[in-house]
Formats: sequence, C-alpha cells, structure tokens
Amino acid sequence: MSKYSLAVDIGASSGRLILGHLENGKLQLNEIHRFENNIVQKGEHYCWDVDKLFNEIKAGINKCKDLDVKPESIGIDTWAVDFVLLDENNKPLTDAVAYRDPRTDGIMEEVFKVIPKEKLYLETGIQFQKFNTIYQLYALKQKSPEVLKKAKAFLMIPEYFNFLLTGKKANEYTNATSTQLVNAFTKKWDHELLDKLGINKEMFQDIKTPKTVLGTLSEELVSEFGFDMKVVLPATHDTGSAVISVPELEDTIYISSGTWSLIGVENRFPICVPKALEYNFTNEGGIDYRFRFLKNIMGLWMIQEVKRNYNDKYTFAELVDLARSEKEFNSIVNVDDDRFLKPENMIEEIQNYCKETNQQVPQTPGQIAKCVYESLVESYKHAINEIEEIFEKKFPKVNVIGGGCQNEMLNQIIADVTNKEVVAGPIEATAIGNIVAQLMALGEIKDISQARTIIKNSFEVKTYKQSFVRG
Ligand SMILES: Nc1ncnc2c1ncn2[C@@H]1O[C@H](COP(=O)(O)OP(=O)(O)O)[C@@H](O)[C@H]1O
Ligand SMILES: C[C@H](O)[C@H](O)[C@@H](O)C(=O)COP(=O)(O)O
Ligand SMILES: [Mg+2]
Repeated sequence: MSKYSLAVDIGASSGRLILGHLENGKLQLNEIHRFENNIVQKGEHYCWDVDKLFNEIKAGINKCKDLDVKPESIGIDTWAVDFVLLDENNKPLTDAVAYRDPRTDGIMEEVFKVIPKEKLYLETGIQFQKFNTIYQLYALKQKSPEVLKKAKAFLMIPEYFNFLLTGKKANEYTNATSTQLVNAFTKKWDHELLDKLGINKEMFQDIKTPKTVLGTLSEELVSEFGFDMKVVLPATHDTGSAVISVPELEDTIYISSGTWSLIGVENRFPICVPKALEYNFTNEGGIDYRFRFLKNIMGLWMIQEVKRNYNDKYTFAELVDLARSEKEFNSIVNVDDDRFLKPENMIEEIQNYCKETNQQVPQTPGQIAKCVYESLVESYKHAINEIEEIFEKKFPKVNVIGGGCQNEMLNQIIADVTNKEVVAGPIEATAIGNIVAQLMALGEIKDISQARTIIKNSFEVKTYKQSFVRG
C-alpha cells in the first residue's frame, strides 16, 4: 500500500479534505472533512473568511489522528485570482477580498489605457474577466496606494495557507497564470507589464511548478497535529487540478462543473489567435507546462444562489427533480451576462431578464431551476461551437467533472442539445488531480500518463447519449 497524500480542495461554495493512496493499482479516496465556503461582507467589501478556512484545514488534518493515518504529504488548491498581501511582519494588509466584489467595476477599461487589450492578450493569453488579479491590484493601486507600498509579499489563497503551514512563500504556476500577469511564453511574471501598471514587482514570489515540495510543517503545527507532512504544490488552481483528472482527453471537451463551469480542452501551447480573443478564451497554465484552453461560464453559482434565495428549502437534487417536472417551460437567459455575477436576488434577476426579453417569466422553483440548467447548456453549446471552429475539428465527447456531474438531468440535456457523448465523472476530480500530483512528487506515480491511467481504472463514470433530437 502506498503512502497517503491529503488533498485540500476549496472551491467557491465548499471545501473538502480527502485522503488518497494507491492500492492494487487503484486510487483509494477517503473524504475526511467537508465544510461550506461562502463570500462574507467585511467592511465595504465581499471577502473570503480565510481564518475560518484555515481553521477548517486544521480541523481536517486533526481528523487524521482519529483515523490513525499520518499522511506523507498535503497539497492545497482553491479558486483562482484572489490573493493576500503580507506586510514586512508577514501580516495581511487587508481582508482577502473576493473576486465577486464590485471594486474592479470599470477597471479593465482603465488598464486598457495603459496596455491595449490585444497586446495584453497576446502576451498573457488570459481571458478578460473583470475580476482578474491584474484588475484587483490596479483597483487597489488607485484606491489605496499606501497598501501596495507596504506590501512585501503577494500570495494567492492556496499559497497563503501554505505560508501558514510552513512559513515559506512561493507562487505556483497554474494559479499565477490566472492573474493575467504571467507571460504565456516566458512563464514568468511579466515585469514590463507590472512596471507599466505601476505595481511593485518585488512583492511577487518565485513561480514554482506543480509537484514541487515546498517544505514541511512549522514546529508549532507538528506539535498540534502530532505528525509532520511534506507540503507539496499540486496545481493549486483548482481547475488546474481538476483537468488532470479528465480520464479521456483525446477528442474530449471537459466541463469542470462546480460554482463555475469551466469548458475547454487541454493543449500543449497557448492559442492567442484573434478568434480566441474574440470568443474570450483563456490559456491558463496546466501541469507540466500544458495549457488549459477554456472559458468561464457562470456555472452552478446560479442554482446555488437560487437555493439560498429559497432559504435552502430544497436540496440540489430536489431542485433537479422540480426542474424535470416543468417540461413545457422553455425560457432562456444569457448566463454570462454580468448581471448574474452577484445580484441581490438571483431569482428576481432571472425573472427580470425574462420579462425584459418578452419570455415566459418563471414562477415556480422548478421553472427557475429549469431555466438555469437549460440556459447553462445553451452557453455550453456556443462554447463548444467556438472551440470546434478554432480547432477546425469536431470533438465527439464531453466529459463533465466536479460536483455538477451529479446532475443527471443536466448531463442528459447536454447530450440532447449537443448530440455528443457525455461522460460524467469523477465527482472529486479536483481532489484527485491534487492527490496524483502529490503522489508524483513522492515518487509513487511516475508521470501524468500513468496518473491518468490509474484515474481511468479507479473511478466509475456514467455515459449519456442523445435521447431525442431537440428543436
Ligand atoms: N446531488 C446533486 N444533484 C445535482 N447537483 C448537485 C448534487 N450535488 C452537488 N451538485 C451540484 O454541484 C455543485 C457543487 O460542485 P463543486 O464541484 O463541489 O463546487 P465548488 O468546487 O465550486 O465548491 C452544486 O452547486 C450543485 O449544483
Ligand atoms: C474566478 C475563477 O475564474 C474561478 O476560480 C475558476 O477559475 C475556478 O476555478 C472555479 O472553481 P470552483 O470549484 O469554485 O467552481
Ligand atoms: Mg471546485
């Protein structure tokens, strides 16, 4: 039996700690801790409660003792773009502001006055999302320049937790690319860009790649946990870890389906052609310097907010069943409209959109849920058409990974609308990708090819084919 590795995967709606080890050539998982993650209001900003999250990480590690398991390594991945700035005493200068905060409204356009959009895309290959780190830092520079002046270390969220575990500071490549501040060709921080923007380049750390052993736990934490661990860098951008777990990448488009739907393909080089810019695709960094050619689609965030608007009266499974019963309801919204990024009330926002577009206004929970799911698939369909246009080829398969792959109705709608074979699973793709990167660092798995073979042999997937031709 192989050594145990512990994955910490924190998405925008939930976090989980999952133990993984190899047994008879298969990857065995054991989820030992799960917790909610939510944006909280702190002062004038939407923030992440990083103190609460770090306490949840420690609570999960302490559960290893109850299981009498001492993992050899731990690896942390989270959502992208967000960060913490440390001062000269290694203390956070501000709260960890969340990417849905409106502080970046209008900032992208300000940055384009400094560096043209086309040039920024050619150098970074990163999609234009108004919450990218580049815009968050530029907003900070404009509103609170004194904060940037005091900043001695820029750490993204997983890297901040790594610092709390080890005292070591490092930026990790896959997540660093999501900032839109890394040059897609040099794979380094783009110092010329930072100078143009007047952002102090000295606070950025060396960029390390996945499978790097960052260090071991601090003495204080070893005594708290009762054991030490190697702290390994997986692909610390959660989607970077998720894509590692796509068992079949040949001729396959993946949809990493969680709070966001990240739809794309794996590629060996960045694609920054005009069409990729026009369709707003990104080239985020992957393991072994691969590229994740993908785009963000609003995702299951919308149904998470609908669930919250109904005061959690319905489970996700119940909302799917209610949607299933609304066969005649067909209104569609543009899920990628900024109005759905952080509305006061998602249900009302969806209803207003349908009113404004002279469509039947959804009233029941089932109609609201069906509208969300059908609208997501509409956006998936467009993205798939764009990918096939850019690659000048058809992709016969769509692999849905992440929590959203449990939504059997959504999987079936994707198959019906796209007439492609939909493969659903693995659910915990992100944690699996995190674990195999650690096991590669520990020498338990040789390389990504062996990792993907193990993953394919370890997890059941479900397949969906077109059940009827949709109009
Ligand atoms: N039983 C279920 N049926 C349908 N959808 C589900 C089910 N369980 C989870 N989901 C969907 O999965 C989403 C969470 O996916 P996950 O990958 O955990 O998100 P994240 O990593 O962004 O926090 C939920 O928002 C929900 O829509
Ligand atoms: C803000 C980013 O686009 C976002 O983090 C996305 O890249 C991502 O990875 C989301 O993962 P979830 O698990 O939170 O859906
Ligand atoms: Mg996730």
